[in-house]
Formats: sequence, structure tokens, C-alpha cells
Amino acid sequence: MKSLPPSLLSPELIQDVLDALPAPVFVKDRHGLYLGCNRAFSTLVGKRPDEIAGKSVFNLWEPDLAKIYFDADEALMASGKMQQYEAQVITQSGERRDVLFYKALLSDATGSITGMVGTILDITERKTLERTLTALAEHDALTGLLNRRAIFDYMQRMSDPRPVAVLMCDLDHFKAINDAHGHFGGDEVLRTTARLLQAQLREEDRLARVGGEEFLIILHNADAGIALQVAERLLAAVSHAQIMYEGRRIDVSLSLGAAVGHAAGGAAVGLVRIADDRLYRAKREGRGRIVMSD
Ligand SMILES: Nc1nc2c(ncn2[C@@H]2O[C@H](COP(=O)(O)OP(=O)(O)OP(=O)(O)O)[C@@H](O)[C@H]2O)c(=O)[nH]1
Repeated sequence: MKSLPPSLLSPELIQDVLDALPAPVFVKDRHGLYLGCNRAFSTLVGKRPDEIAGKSVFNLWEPDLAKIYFDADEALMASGKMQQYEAQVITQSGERRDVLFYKALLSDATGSITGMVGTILDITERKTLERTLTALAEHDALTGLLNRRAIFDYMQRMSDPRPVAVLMCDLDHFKAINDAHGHFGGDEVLRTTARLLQAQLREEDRLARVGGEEFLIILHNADAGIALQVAERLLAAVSHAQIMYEGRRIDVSLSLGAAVGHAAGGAAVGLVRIADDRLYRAKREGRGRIVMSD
């Protein structure tokens, strides 16, 4: 492409061109201080260009965002390449928007780095959709609990060296509940059971629906004594519940198998197998009970 005559590239023209662009653009020097910006950037963040020029990210933005921008600037300077990363900006109205930063280094005729130029693409709608899809993929639609895949992924990532308790719970004679009250009655029992179990757990513990009427619980930093206490509370909460459906009371009970041990490095999955075997023993031995040993 033929370059424009130098006379046409006056600073005013460059600023006019940048201001005509709908995308926000900013320029920083090699110390990370803003040299300027275009109108779209100024409008996005609700600050005049003269309030921005000469300032560092720490003078202008919230500390958590400023740290992200600063680290990204350092990484760009160190890499000497272009950069693309997702972050957030706070807009004029105080709203946090998800954005994609595209940045590149500026250098002089000798090749020395003089600064950087960046532009911002708003990706809030895409990120919102991504978060919705992730939430749908990780949660059970009926109860809102974590689903089987999400809890198994979670267990694979566990790294705490302290012991955990894994509890497998299964509603007793659930087929008979469905038969007596219909599938919607059964669904109501599942939703209520999920709420009752959740109410007995600490925030850091995890509860998932892993099968039709089967729930898996992880108690962090728990020994056999704690596991037994919680298991007893869970059984009592479910068996004392007054679940009503279409004017009729539905009595429910729970069988539970538990295993305590180390979970780090995917070992929790082994505890699930042990807890599951014990759950089936609890079923065989009469239901409505806890089995915690072999
Ligand atoms: N309402 C409802 N029922 C479900 C759902 N998922 C599975 N079920 C039913 O749950 C029942 C489970 O029956 P079984 O596995 O025989 O177990 P059970 O009757 O609870 O007997 P035990 O576990 O041996 O006490 C089946 O009838 C499934 O159709 C669901 O989302 N909603």
C-alpha cells in the first residue's frame, strides 16, 4: 500500500481518525503511563482525555483491575509481541463489563520500545452466555445441585491433604413413592430432599445429585466422628420432614454409606466406590441406616 504523504499524518488528523473509530483505543508509554486515548475510550470509562493522560493504571482504576492491567503491560513488554487477554472494565455508569484487550508494542526507528497501543472489545454478552451454559452443564435441572460430572471433576481437582468424608445417600423405596404419588410427586420429594440435605452442610462442603434418587456429599476436613454426626443429622432431617404433595403427606427415609480418607490427586473417587458399597449394604441390611465400615 502506498503510504500517505507525511503532511497528511498530522497529530490532529491522527487524533481525528482515532476519535472516529467506534472501538476504544488507548496509548501508553513504556512505563505504563497513559499518553492518550480516543473518544470511544473516554466515553467508555467516563473520564476526559486530560484526566487520563499522564496517569498510571493505579491512579485511575479499581485496585483489582489495575493489578491485572499492570501485569499484562509487564508481560507484553517482556514478550515483545502482541497481546490478547480477557479482563473487565468499569464503565461510566459503574458497571463492570467483560472485555477483550488487544495490545501491541510501539517502537521507534531504532527498534527501541516506546510504549504500547491497545483496543477493547466488549464481550459481556458472550461471557454471560458462557457462564449460563457452564452453569447448565454443571447443575442438575430438577434440584439445582451439582450434577454427577461436575462433582467428579471437582474431586479430580481436590488437593487438600487433610482427610475428607464421602457420603453416598439414596432415598429408600423411591419407586414406590413415584408409584403412589406420580412422577411429579417424586420430583417434589427430590427437590425437598436436596434442600434438606443442603441445610445440614457447611458452605465449603459439596452436595451433588449423582443419580435418580442418589446424592453424593463431600465433607472437607472431616474424620469418622464428624462424618457420623453429619450422617445422623441428614437421616433425621429427611425422616422428620413433612413433605406434602397434593394434600397428602409423603414419608421418606434415606440410606447412607460413608468413607473417610485422603482425597488429593483424584483419590476421592476411590472413597466414592467404598461409600457406594457401604450404601448398598445399608440397603440390604434394612434401609434407613448408616454404614461406615466394612
Ligand atoms: N420422580 C422422579 N423419579 C425418578 C427420577 N430419576 C429416577 N427416578 C425413579 O427412581 C426410582 C428408583 O428406583 P429403584 O432404583 O428401584 O430404587 P428404590 O425404589 O428407591 O429402592 P431402594 O433404593 O432399593 O430403596 C425409579 O423408579 C426411577 O424411575 C426423577 O428425576 N424423578
